[in-house]
Amino acid sequence: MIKVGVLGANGRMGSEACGAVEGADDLELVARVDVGDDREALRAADVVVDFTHPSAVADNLRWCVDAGLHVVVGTSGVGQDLLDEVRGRLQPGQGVLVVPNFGIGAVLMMRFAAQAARFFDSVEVIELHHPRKADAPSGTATRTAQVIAAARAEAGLGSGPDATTHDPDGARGATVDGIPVHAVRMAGLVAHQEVLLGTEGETFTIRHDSLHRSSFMPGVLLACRKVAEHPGLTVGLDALLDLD
Ligand SMILES: NC(=O)C1=CN([C@@H]2O[C@H](COP(=O)(O)OP(=O)(O)OC[C@H]3O[C@@H](n4cnc5c(N)ncnc54)[C@H](OP(=O)(O)O)[C@@H]3O)[C@@H](O)[C@H]2O)C=CC1
Ligand SMILES: O=C(O)C1=N[C@H](C(=O)O)C[C@H](O)C1
Repeated sequence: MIKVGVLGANGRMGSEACGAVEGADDLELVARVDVGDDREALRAADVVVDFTHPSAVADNLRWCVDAGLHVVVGTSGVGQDLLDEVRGRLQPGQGVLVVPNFGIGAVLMMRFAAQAARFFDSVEVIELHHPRKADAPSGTATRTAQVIAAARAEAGLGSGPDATTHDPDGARGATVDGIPVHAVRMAGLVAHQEVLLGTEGETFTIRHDSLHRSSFMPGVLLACRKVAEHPGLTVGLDALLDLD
């Protein structure tokens, strides 16, 4: 049995993850920790899953790494500086998985977007989420833009054509690594994203929809099962799905 602790256990994702772990024959839920609870309970775990808040994840991650625990980070907002710091703090054999999106379709969307990026002049990302989401752009949109930008740079492509010179209210959205990213917050939504690509005479749209948080659970369970087999720092589920 792999012993699992969940940080953010009372939240939307944390509670769903606790239920999924409890329903798995090979995993045991040994700690549910939320705001105000003592993290010491997590020391009983082999693997800690974090679904807290972008403002809390760095402190949690440092604590878990220093406690020698394997960590699966689902919380968004883990930037490159924190990734570099964590890599340097890891003990031999310790694994940390930082997963922007546990949905299999979302993982494939990011890969397909990276594959397609060099064939089109323009590419923009639109992420759409429930209105209780704290951060924008989403971790998934950020990661998508990063892999698209890397693929375009490798192909020698610059930014897409855009004649905009006057945009006082930021209607063209944010940019991540030079890729335009737009965030929608709307009642009724869960988690959705479109990658729009365009070139002369054609457009190509890749869309993923998480219609329920259960969509993330196979990926969460896979990460709990496999994190110990992936020592070091790993970003994304790709390596666990044999996509790399
Ligand atoms: N990787 C993926 O596939 C997915 C990632 N996410 C990400 O997961 C994160 C959580 O999302 P969601 O579940 O919707 O958010 P919620 O607000 O529903 O849940 C977060 C929970 O964590 C608690 N919390 C906040 N800070 C701490 C802390 N320091 N220690 C312990 N618990 C804490 C919150 O308590 P309180 O409410 O009192 O602040 C709350 O109970 C977000 O960053 C989101 O983007 C979401 C879906 C999928
Ligand atoms: O807050 C959410 O809901 C989600 N957060 C993650 C993100 O920021 O990308 C993953 C998914 O989009 C749902």
